Amino acid sequence: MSADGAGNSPVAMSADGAGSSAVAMSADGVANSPVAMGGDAGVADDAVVIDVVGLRMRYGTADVLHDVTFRARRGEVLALLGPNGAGKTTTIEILEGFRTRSAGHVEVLGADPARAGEEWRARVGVVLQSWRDHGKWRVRELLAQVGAYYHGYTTPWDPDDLVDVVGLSGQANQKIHTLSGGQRRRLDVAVGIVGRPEVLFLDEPTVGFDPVARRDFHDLVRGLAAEHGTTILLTTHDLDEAERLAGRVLVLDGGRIIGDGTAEELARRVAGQNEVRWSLNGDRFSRPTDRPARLVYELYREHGDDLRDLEVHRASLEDTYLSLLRPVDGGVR
Ligand SMILES: Nc1ncnc2c1ncn2[C@@H]1O[C@H](COP(=O)(O)OP(=O)(O)OP(=O)(O)O)[C@@H](O)[C@H]1O
Repeated sequence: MSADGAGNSPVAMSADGAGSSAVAMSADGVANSPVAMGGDAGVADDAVVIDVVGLRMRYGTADVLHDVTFRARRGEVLALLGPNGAGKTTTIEILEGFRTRSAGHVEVLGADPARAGEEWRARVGVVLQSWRDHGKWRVRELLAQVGAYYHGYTTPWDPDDLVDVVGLSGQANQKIHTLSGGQRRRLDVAVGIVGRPEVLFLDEPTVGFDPVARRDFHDLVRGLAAEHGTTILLTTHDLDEAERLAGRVLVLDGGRIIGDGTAEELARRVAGQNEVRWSLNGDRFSRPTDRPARLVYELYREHGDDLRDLEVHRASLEDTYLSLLRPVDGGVR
């Protein structure tokens, strides 16, 4: 969407995400915020907030989404993974109501995003991949202005609390064009959550973040989900981030969902069993097992302190992801 959306409707936008920043983002402000999130009202604890069934998208003659089906409940954090061109942004834009689908059923907060009105939009937060406008505005000013559009719909964040939450209090009076890439990305996140959305869509939110900012952002996302019941759907190419943040992972490839579950469920299904590795009298051994604790116990009983370099290896999300995407029989999936 155009950045003008900031001025015209209670919808968030985003920045370029390049560069880095050394300013830490304080997540505490989210959990400690004196004002309740909009999400606390009205939506039952286990309610289905995102419901997608048989979603299809065609650009011209190219089908880019085929029968995409998934659900997200209140307070869930879902990571949408997949290679370049898999259809992640297309999916998220359809859920945001910015793109019209070709077919299928899509409901977000009980409404069809393609037809939903301003009241619905005020309950949905969006952080897109790039936004470069409003450079002459100051950070606090922009947040106050965008927040003002939510009055009458939700209770927006106080701009001073919000700059604190996203670690921009030192830049609150700085013009936006003078921010570093990472700081602009924090501002994107601030704009995305200023209306205390019940659902938050984040398209590659931490590109350009330094490690401290990334960790603080993860705390912020966890706080939003756990303390305020915000449902969060994020796309990322950072598998470590997905593993840390997401209760559930969806893997999209060529417009099809090829994996849906917790990182652990997918690892068990795709990458197989855990593996125990050890060395004994200078020789290395490894054995796959479903019950690593039992195997370790038996090895120790048998070999005692001769057992060396003992490791239990569980497939990482990266192992799982790469197995899922591996071409079948050397051909195309
Ligand atoms: N407006 C458009 N018109 C035509 N084709 C498009 C359009 N937008 C996206 N596509 C195509 O749809 C497919 C899915 O694109 P999409 O941007 O959803 O992928 P993605 O998974 O978000 O990729 P990335 O990880 O690179 O951001 C790609 O093949 C892309 O070229």
